[in-house]
Amino acid sequence: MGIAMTSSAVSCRDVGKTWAAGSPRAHEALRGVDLDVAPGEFVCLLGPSGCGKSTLLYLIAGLEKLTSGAILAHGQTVNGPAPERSLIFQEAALLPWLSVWQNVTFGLSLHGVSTEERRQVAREVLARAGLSEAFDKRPDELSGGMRQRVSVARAMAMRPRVLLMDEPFAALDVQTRAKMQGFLLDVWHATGASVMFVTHHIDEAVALADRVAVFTARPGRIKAVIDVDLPRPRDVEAPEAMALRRELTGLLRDEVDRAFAEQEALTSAN
Ligand SMILES: Nc1ncnc2c1ncn2[C@@H]1O[C@H](COP(=O)(O)OP(=O)(O)OP(=O)(O)O)[C@@H](O)[C@H]1O
Repeated sequence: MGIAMTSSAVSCRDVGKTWAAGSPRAHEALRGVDLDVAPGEFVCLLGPSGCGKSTLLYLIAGLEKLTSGAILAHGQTVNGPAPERSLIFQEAALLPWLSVWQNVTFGLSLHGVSTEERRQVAREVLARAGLSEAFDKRPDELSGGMRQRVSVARAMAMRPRVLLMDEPFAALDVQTRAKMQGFLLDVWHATGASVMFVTHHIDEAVALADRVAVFTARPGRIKAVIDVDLPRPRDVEAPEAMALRRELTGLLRDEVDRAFAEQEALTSAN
């Protein structure tokens, strides 16, 4: 006893989640998930559709309650949302009547931060996002990629220690997605935040992650956690990266087949 241990940024211990637990509509999404994310680590979550990846992010964000187990963030039990844990969705979900800088600092305004200070924070994070020109624009004047950069900038304005990203680039075209990945890696290097990033794209996981957690079909459990021991910046076409892509594809294939079979069975039963 008495030996100080460095806390994980996020620690999931035997986490289970059943939606509508105790009702006839009970639906088990996650079972016995154990996963630790170190401070400053980038972890991608990969798994078949419906295996509970988004559910896990909501639980870590504190937006939903667990059914069993525990989640700790920097050693503290998660029991609600906190600015240090920011969730970024696939759709940028900006407020259309506010300007870009007001969107970026909306969370700070809820915490009573002065207008002048908010404008200063917005200037900094928008510069990092390459969006200084958009400071006074409205969201509908921006492209999809720019809007998504604004939503990452909005998350950064809260100075989170953990960024929870739910397929944030899925709606973007291939070129914009590659640019956004570069932007995210810059932000990650500059801030030292931990990132948990849900993706369906094996290439994206290989391009970004320190480790990839592969989930089973629902109820989601961790099937394997794979180290991505490749130098950065990464070449996803390099032989080592190709080998890793093959390994991840193999791990995922069985689970995707299982998820489809279950979906088929449900459809034919109804
Ligand atoms: N609010 C909710 N109420 C009830 N069931 C839900 C709710 N949200 C998700 N589910 C169910 O929980 C399971 C896991 O969903 P979740 O969205 O976490 O999966 P996912 O792995 O993120 O899927 P995808 O890759 O398709 O986005 C699914 O069967 C889904 O239908």
